[in-house]
Amino acid sequence: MASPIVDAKVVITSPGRNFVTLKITTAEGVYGLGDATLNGRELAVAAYLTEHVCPLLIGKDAHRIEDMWQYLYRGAYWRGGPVGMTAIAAVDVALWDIKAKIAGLPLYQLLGGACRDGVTVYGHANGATIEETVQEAIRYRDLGYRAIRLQSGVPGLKSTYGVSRDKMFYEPADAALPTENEWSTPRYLRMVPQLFKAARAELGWDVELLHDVHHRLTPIEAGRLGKDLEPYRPFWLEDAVTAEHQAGFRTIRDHTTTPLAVGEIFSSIWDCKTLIEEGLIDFIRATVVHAGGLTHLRRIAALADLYHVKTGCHGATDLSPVSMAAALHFGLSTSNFGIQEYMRHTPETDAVFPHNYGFEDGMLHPGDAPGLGVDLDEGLAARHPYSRAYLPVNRLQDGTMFNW
Ligand SMILES: O=C(O)[C@@H](O)[C@@H](O)[C@H](O)[C@H](O)CO
Ligand SMILES: [Mg+2]
Repeated sequence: MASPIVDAKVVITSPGRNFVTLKITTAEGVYGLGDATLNGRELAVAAYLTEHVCPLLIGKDAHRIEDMWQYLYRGAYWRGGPVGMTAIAAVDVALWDIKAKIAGLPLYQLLGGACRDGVTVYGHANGATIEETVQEAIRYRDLGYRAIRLQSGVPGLKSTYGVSRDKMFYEPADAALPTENEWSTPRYLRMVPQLFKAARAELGWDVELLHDVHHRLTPIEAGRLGKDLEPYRPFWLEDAVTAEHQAGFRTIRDHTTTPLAVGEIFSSIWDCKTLIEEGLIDFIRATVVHAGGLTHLRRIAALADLYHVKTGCHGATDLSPVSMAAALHFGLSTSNFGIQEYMRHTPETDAVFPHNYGFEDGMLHPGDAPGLGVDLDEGLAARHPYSRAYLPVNRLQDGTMFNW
């Protein structure tokens, strides 16, 4: 039954944006893929894998997924963190891909089978103004999305998070050196309630509306915004504050019933244990690629389930189609699934990562091919050389360094 690993390699490709992919191959020639992309710090994970992980995989049994996870997590000594946990995630997902391929089953069948017919997703409507954003939201509704994230420009600011030139494909890592954004919390706090009021007036109540604060408020400011948005019933307010101070969410909870989502930058269950156990959040956004893979993400979902917290996994374009496929198998088979983010990849990216999932009636489904249902065209990948790109940085209008 053993399937010894005979090869493990890192493929770095940049079809419009950088992706790092781990490919593990067994003695019988079965291979699995794992996404290892950490936006803006891609080569750190590539080196961690190439220099410190891949040599350990050769000869190991690909079926021993849990043992491999523990070996790489405990064996590192310097456990946790975004680079190490992204590397472990890539190994984990690749091994699940292999196991499902050998079993001849779509991965979700190995994770307990389907809990639902499809994975409900949310799309991203953005615009330079409230009016433009609302028109984009109408377009997304007409495309069939049942949930739409609203991100608008802020009057008086030359730039902000989530507003892109390209309406369909948002990629924030947009330059060889960090783009400088500017920020004003007072201007922002005045804009968001107007955005939601306008969106509800045009879209009504049959579509879920979400918003990403992107780590920029204090707890009391988040309480203020949550309260101001209550009349418009947001599906969630995401990353309202930076989440190192988990107890800070108690203040937000004291002031608003607006649902809270957090966790796309979390690396492990330890980053969200207090938030979940104290009921300080409603959705956990930890992802397959950055939180230790499917093996660890299932533990986070199981803990969350005990405390009425649902999943709401991150799904931006810097998570490759390999991650999206894994997230869909996870979302299909997880009882306390909430919603899945879905930022479409460009046709250039989709060509490098051919996959089975497709959008229909507001949902995605991973398909029923054995394994993840995604592949890597290495020939095409080689035609897109890596090019360093940074996420933006953000400063207050007086020049003070702030959170992007
Ligand atoms: O919720 C989201 O999709 C955002 O927070 C992301 O676009 C995030 O900015 C990027 O993934 C960072 O690489
Ligand atoms: Mg976000």
